Amino acid sequence: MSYNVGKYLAKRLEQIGIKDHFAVAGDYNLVLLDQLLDNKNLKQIYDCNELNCGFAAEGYARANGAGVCVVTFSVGAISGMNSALGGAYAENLPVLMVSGGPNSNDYGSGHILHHTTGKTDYDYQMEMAKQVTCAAERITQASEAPQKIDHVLRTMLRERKPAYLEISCNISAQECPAPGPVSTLLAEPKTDKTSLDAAVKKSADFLKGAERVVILVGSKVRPADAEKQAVELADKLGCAVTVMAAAKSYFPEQHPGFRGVYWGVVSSPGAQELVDSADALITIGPNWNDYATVGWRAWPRGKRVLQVEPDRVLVENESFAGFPMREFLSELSKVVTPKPETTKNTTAPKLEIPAAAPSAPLTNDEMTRQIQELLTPDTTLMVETGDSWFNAMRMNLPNGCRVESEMQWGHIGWSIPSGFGCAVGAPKRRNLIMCGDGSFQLTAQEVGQMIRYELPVIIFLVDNKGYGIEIAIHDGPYNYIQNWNYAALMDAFNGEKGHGLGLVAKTAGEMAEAIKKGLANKKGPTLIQCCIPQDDCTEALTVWGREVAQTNARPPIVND
Ligand SMILES: C/C(NCc1cnc(C)nc1N)=C(/S)[C@H](O)COP(=O)(O)OP(=O)(O)O
Repeated sequence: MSYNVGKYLAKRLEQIGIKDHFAVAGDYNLVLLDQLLDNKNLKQIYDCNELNCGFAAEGYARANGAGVCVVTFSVGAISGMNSALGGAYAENLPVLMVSGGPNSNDYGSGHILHHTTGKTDYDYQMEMAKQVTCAAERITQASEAPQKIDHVLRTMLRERKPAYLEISCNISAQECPAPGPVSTLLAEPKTDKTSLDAAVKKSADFLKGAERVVILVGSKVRPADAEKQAVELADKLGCAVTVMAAAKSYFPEQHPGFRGVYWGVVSSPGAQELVDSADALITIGPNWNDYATVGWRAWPRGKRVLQVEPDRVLVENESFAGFPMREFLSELSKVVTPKPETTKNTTAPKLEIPAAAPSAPLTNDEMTRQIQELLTPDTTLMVETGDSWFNAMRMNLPNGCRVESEMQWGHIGWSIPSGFGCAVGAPKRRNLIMCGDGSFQLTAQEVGQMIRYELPVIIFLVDNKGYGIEIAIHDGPYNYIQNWNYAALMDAFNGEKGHGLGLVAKTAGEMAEAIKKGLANKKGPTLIQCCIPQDDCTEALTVWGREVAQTNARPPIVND
């Protein structure tokens, strides 16, 4: 078969397991979209805008390993950079953004092009993309396409970071060489056995002398593809295991050693004491940012910490590199001896919220309790930035249930388009979204795409009439919003024949009724507008908000 640039890209995407890609049309990418459509193993899914398109690709990457979005030059790509590149970079997700670009003859021509800033130099987009990707290439010659496409895909998959491709609008249908074996994109770097053995020995000796061993799992265990090996180590040590908030569900919560979320003053009951009293704390893929450390107050460091990163190990002031995390954890599991001290007399946290009477006004607790009842091993729960974070942290998850959050980038509105992408990537799972009313207003229109593609996502729209987190951190008129009739939106989004369902829940009984209807609605999304009082938030949010506000208010250090 003969290949052109667009068909080469399509073949490579198919080979790395992409079945669906997301797009917003624009005259710089139409011919490219045609080439991608020609590949019958790739489905082209459309979004309402490029911000959502990028988030959909990011969500698809969460469900499927990698994601792709195709946008038009400048007006599309710059909007999509926020989600497909910045957000994916922060969250360690392999997302490829492909932007149609100016005709190859225009470079250096002095021509002013539409959709650009009006300057005759069009490099600004590539310069921006380079700041938030692990690889970025422009294709203006068909002959260079195979090398550049392979380079961005190989780097994206290896680094678990986003990549960027810009393809001139007159090049996508130009003939180019055929792709060779996909193994060239998937080959892993060779392990340095000497360094691996030294790291394992040093770590095993460090643990041998310890009494109170605790494991703390962080979000980078996912991009390191080492979740299974973390369980292996926990099984062998028999010690307590806690997770950081952004790693909720990255360790099975029904595991006998699981002891909840470590998040400083807002940890699960008992988790902070376990972590703080450990004489050997094994941190696996931590991300110690300001929110995770509650304003730098909860950041375990020092000689009692064995820090395991995706690409290195730090133990007793010695640093080892040259091997993947999963090999290190697996080899360490083979040589350590059981350390069960920290699981004695401690138990996993349990969400104890008594069921409200059906006629009782809906509360945050009752809403959380009813959502928790819905969780199954094949559930994915998208948790939007907001009090939804804290509600999810207190839920007990069945093994296999996945919580998806965006705690590093924290772009409100992420959960709707990312939840759409996740549902496209894993349609057989039960896809649920918990999203506040403030966040929802940024990306609401993507619910229309869930209707278009008949995805039975259930959206819990937390209608508390404002920006709950911001109110807890620092209140002011800027934290209040125009209160939409969210359930009624579904009628608008349905057009003539959509199956979207919009329901309002003001009492516990109405919420239970709405969930039943949502579960029965297999041909489209169900939005349940959960009406709760404005000041009804978790205690954790209030405490955490106060600490974060204090941290933000630190006075400038005055240098005399
Ligand atoms: C405004 C903002 N953050 C600032 C912000 C502003 N703009 C973007 C894109 N991302 C952000 N995180 C945040 S967390 C709101 O409390 C979200 O409100 P809502 O969705 O209603 O949830 P809660 O009521 O549970 O907080």
